[in-house]
Amino acid sequence: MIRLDLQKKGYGGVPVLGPMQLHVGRGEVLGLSGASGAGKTTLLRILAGLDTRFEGTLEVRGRRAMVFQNPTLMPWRRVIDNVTLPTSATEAQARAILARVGLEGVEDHWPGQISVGQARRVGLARAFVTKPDLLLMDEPFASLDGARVEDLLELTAALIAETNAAVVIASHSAAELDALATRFARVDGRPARLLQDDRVRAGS
Ligand SMILES: Nc1ncnc2c1ncn2[C@@H]1O[C@H](COP(=O)(O)OP(=O)(O)OP(=O)(O)O)[C@@H](O)[C@H]1O
Repeated sequence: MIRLDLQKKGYGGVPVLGPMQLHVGRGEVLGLSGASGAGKTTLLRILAGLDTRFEGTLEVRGRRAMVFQNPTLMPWRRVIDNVTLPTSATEAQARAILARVGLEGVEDHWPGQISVGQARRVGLARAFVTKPDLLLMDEPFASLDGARVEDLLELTAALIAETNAAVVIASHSAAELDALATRFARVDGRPARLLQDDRVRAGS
């Protein structure tokens, strides 16, 4: 569960996010849309606890994990260590989640030896290995081609269903948000507000 009551967030005195409230409970997936530069990453970093320089209050129950726009793997560590080291997961847990995301056999590769799509899968493995209660995902499928996005969407939906976490996912793609989110909001304006979006999940 996460609850944010944000009054103000800016950089160097320039306001970026205005007053906004947000609550996400277990099993809910909030899909965040918004123009480039609207403030989605800024909001996710606040929710993840990576940026505490804002006016307002943040209440979090449970363990948080974040999937970044760029998986930022440590190039001097093998794939398996990129999962265990930042998360303190055991090697067995890391091997199990890497197999789950389709990376059996590449555990001992170096990040420079794997594809962009595989690096994205490592990013997912690193986030899901700790079975987070709260998951923040920032454009997790950016710079992948259509078929790879389809595969990863399916995998991500399955992983989310298994954890029953509270999830916030930002994406420019309405199709990605439709595939994953149970409710929608838009980051809009300057300073940005959070507008509830009444779209219902495709097929519901
Ligand atoms: N560290 C920073 N210092 C100064 N300004 C910043 C910083 N990070 C972001 N900004 C500014 O804050 C605004 C919101 O940026 P943010 O990255 O949150 O937007 P976004 O919605 O995630 O964009 P995109 O969809 O392109 O990733 C932008 O105007 C950006 O230039």
